[in-house]
Amino acid sequence: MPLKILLNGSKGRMGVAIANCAEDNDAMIAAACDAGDDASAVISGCEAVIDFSFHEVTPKIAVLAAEHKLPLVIGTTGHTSEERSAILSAVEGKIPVVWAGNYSVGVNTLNFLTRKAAQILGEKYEPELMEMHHHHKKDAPSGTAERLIEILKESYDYSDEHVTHGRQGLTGARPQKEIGVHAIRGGDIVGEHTVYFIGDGERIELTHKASDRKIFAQGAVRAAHWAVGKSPGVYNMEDVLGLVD
Ligand SMILES: NC(=O)C1=CN([C@@H]2O[C@H](COP(=O)(O)OP(=O)(O)OC[C@H]3O[C@@H](n4cnc5c(N)ncnc54)[C@H](OP(=O)(O)O)[C@@H]3O)[C@@H](O)[C@H]2O)C=CC1
Ligand SMILES: O=C(O)C1=N[C@H](C(=O)O)C[C@H](O)C1
Repeated sequence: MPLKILLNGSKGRMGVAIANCAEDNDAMIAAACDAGDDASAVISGCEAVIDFSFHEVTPKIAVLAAEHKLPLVIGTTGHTSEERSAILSAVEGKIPVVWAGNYSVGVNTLNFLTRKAAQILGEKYEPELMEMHHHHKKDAPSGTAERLIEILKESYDYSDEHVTHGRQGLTGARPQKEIGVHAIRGGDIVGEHTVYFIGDGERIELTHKASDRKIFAQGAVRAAHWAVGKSPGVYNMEDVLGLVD
């Protein structure tokens, strides 16, 4: 039997991509919600919840999924730290949640390779990050970039103070302990991320280019299947793919 999904944000770019790939991925959209709809009125009978909507909405969906003891897949990005805390307190100890800024196999491989490259290269290869997205995107840096920043911070033992978003004016020389982050917006770019490790005499560039939203949609449905029956906890797509070091 196909997995019965409640899809929040069903009319958006990602909502449509998920609906298009559901059948081929042993799932069906049993309930669809958008702005103005009451998700609590249609959740009964669903087996998992997938949220690709807007950052303000996810905390309410998390409360609803927890009340109904349903696994939750969060694809929405751009949450404030207050929203992140609200989501965590709604779900912790209650349901399995997969929460990832990017559900593609390729980007999660990029995460893995970034961690490896940072370990091998060390601080002398200065990390910079660039992300590019379509002009509709409402948040920056992207959720994918946020995860890459997290991986770089862990790898170098850096904190938020070491992260610089864009540069302007008399910046002075680049401190060695720094992660530079740059966001480009325009046209219909689905999503591109490059991690640079810039050394003296050479540099490495790890790039992922998304050309079709189906890669995120397929990953999100895969995550929903994976989450069914898992213990309560917050997981990411690297857990789903088994990308452990
Ligand atoms: N993790 C991943 O792999 C990926 C994550 N994303 C993220 O997913 C999110 C959605 O992206 P995208 O589909 O491009 O955005 P869209 O703006 O195309 O779609 C968002 C949808 O959510 C709806 N929405 C807004 N408010 C509510 C509400 N209160 N309840 C239910 N639905 C609501 C919108 O409706 P309306 O238009 O009426 O406001 C719209 O249909 C973004 O945060 C994006 O960054 C995107 C791609 C991949
Ligand atoms: O908004 C988008 O489109 C995307 N958002 C995700 C992000 O913020 O990283 C993933 C993907 O890059 C597309």
